[in-house]
Amino acid sequence: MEPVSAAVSAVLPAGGSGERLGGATPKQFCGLQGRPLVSYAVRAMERVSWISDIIVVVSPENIETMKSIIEKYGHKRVTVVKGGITRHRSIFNGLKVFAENQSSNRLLQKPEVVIIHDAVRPFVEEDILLKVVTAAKDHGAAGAIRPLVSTVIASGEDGCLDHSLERARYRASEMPQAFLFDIIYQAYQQCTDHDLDYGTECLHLALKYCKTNAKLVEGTADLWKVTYKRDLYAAESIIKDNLSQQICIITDLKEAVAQVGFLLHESLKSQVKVEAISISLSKNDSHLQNIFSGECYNFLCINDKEYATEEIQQLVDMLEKSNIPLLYPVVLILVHLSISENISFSIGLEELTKIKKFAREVKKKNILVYGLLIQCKVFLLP
Ligand SMILES: Nc1ccn([C@@H]2O[C@H](COP(=O)(O)OP(=O)(O)OP(=O)(O)O)[C@@H](O)[C@H]2O)c(=O)n1
Ligand SMILES: O=C(CO)[C@H](O)[C@H](O)COP(=O)(O)O
Repeated sequence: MEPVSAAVSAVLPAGGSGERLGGATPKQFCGLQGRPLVSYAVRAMERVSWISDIIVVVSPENIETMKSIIEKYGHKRVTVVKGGITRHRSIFNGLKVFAENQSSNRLLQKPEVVIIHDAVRPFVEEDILLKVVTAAKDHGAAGAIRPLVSTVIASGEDGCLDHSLERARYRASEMPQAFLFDIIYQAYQQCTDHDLDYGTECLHLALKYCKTNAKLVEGTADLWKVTYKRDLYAAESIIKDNLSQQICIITDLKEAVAQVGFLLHESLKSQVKVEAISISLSKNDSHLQNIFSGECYNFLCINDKEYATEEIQQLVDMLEKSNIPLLYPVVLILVHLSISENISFSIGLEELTKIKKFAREVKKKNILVYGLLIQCKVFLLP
């Protein structure tokens, strides 16, 4: 992926009440696998190293809730801003923190390009963000689009069909969108109250007020917006599916063991998202902490140590300290390699019994421990 050559920040409108979804909690604060929806969208932005500031715009009564979410999930580079009564007004408030001194927020460094992304679209990937940002740099504005699912029709005053649009010629406008900051900010400054109260499309504002024809970028199917209750269920199953498709292979620093981890990584990487790390579990490794907070729930821990329970205990301790919600079972597979010449397994029966007992204990915490003993000969690669 080509690096981004502009200063980029993001505004995430999250100030709505979620009327169409219903319920007392606005949808952006509904929990999916124990984590609020907005936190997934923030995390998606935060993972992208070239995005500087992330502005989350929330209604005044939810400012404290948002701040506690930031604290709980350790979000970085996030500023919380007070929203308005419509989405456009909220976005405008978000943009103002880069351009106007405000009493409640300090002025942030104005970016060249600003991304606007609904906080209720949790599955945005770096690839599409890069595409819209690059296109915005070239064209002034850009937005993700998707093919229409249904045909758009217009009804007349009598409630009968007036006309219908040729579906293949139209697209659904989704998010993320990106703009040269000056273009979208100037557009918002010129908006009428009618635009701010009834408008739904930022790309349209750039066209109407700055004569900027946005570049339209084909997006992926998972950019859709959580709008109705069924969307929450769909988002939750996508999250579960993603979790089951991720695995972290942990080996100790011994060359022979690390090499098994490397080979396993090579053979699994075409099927699942896999990360292999070689670390000493007795040290509080920051890389491993990041993997935990990225919510990886499957671990394969390979070692050849005689006291394997200690290793797995250390891993469980680190996992618990990381405070990730353990609502979804964490799977820890302990692979003990017996690579000595000795035919009998180097791990003793006593140790095995300990592992079984330990597995029974942690099962109550939703952590499933499995053990695998492998007697093998490892040939080091040259
Ligand atoms: N005054 C508002 C209204 C909406 N939004 C945000 O804009 C995004 C997209 O809007 P939408 O899906 O319409 O959210 P709601 O307005 O909450 O939903 P509804 O229209 O069903 O009430 C959401 O992240 C929402 O929180 C906002 O920041 N400020
Ligand atoms: O569709 C859009 C494209 O600009 C916006 O992303 C936005 O989600 C519309 O929100 P709403 O449904 O509240 O009007």
